[in-house]
Amino acid sequence: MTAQNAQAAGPAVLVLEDGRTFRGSAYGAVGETFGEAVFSTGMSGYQETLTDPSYHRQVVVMTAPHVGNTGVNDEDPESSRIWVSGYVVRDPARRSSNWRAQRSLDEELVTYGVVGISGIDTRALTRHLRERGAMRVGIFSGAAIADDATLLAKVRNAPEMTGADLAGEVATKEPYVVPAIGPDGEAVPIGTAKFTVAALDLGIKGMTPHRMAERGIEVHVLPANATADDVYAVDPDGVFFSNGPGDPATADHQVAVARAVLDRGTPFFGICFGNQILGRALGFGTYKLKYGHRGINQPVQDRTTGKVEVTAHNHGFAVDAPLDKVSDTPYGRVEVTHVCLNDNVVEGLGLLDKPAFSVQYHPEAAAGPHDAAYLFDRFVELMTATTENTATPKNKKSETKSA
Ligand SMILES: NC(=O)CC[C@H](N)C(=O)O
Repeated sequence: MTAQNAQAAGPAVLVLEDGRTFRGSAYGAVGETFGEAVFSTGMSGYQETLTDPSYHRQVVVMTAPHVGNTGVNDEDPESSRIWVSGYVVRDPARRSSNWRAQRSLDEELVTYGVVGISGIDTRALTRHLRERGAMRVGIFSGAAIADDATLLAKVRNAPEMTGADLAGEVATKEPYVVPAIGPDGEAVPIGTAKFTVAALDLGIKGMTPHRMAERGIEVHVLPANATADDVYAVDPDGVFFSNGPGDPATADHQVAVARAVLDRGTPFFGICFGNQILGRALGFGTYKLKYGHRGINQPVQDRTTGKVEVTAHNHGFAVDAPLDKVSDTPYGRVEVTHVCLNDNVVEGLGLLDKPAFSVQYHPEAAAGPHDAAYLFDRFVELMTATTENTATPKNKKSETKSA
């Protein structure tokens, strides 16, 4: 993929694996790219979408017609780079207009070599994906444009999302620590925070450790291939599994780690991919949704309180658990705590006999909405209760250690 600027935009072609073709203008980098075509209904927050590692190997179609108005800054990214493999926008802003803007979105896509297309009927494309389901897609511009049959053959040769094991491709290779944040916004010295959490990075977004840090948690972020021994080496009060790209059916290693955590009764919290892994650890299956949930305006009901939240989603798979009854599992009773009100998809799991829960959506919500931030408080409550109920709470353990 070449990274020339597409300002003097030539033509571009988007080809779906079922043969439907859209012709528009090159946007971002010029060249060719492949991925799973998915649509996001977020009206804002495109920078956070582009840099969410869960979008690795996906070509994101924005249903909002006008994108790029606020440009790009160095404060909003959720990771160190853009992860989407392609970007589809109806009507990109010709210039950015915002006091925080440092660069234009078009330039940023060029910098990261992300091939895009603009000027196509994104509503027709979204309706097609809703009817037929998410599918493979290619975007071609510049020298990559060829006859339709050649392009279609290339798209049909690209890897599928079902069966894709991708967390290891996006996660940190080395562990790192995010210190807790004190009441005045200062970093709390490492080793002195009230709680320590081991967070398995499967494609973690920057806002997630931040949401924990601001609640007084020191977060030890570990690579996707971390073992249960690595997790317990940080002496955690709680274990967290992040969001991430790919098919949860491939995450056997992380399912085994989650089971080890459940066996020991350490408080567990999972988000998105983490929810799917908890589901699998409990014995439920996962399945591919027809076109998934992506956007920052999805209604979810917390069945434990009856409250409805407007939430941020980005998932193409879901947990297959019964909505209408408490399930008996090898780890005790489990209930579906959250459900999507659009389609009754499982959006959260809670164990009744162990300190573990998870949600399928994004309570760290960057970009917002922030309705679901209470789930980080629930994790803190779970760690507080577990620490108080244990004969050797963490502070006593360290006294023993230093004695
Ligand atoms: N954001 C996520 O963690 C997504 C999880 C999984 N890759 C899915 O598409 O369902």
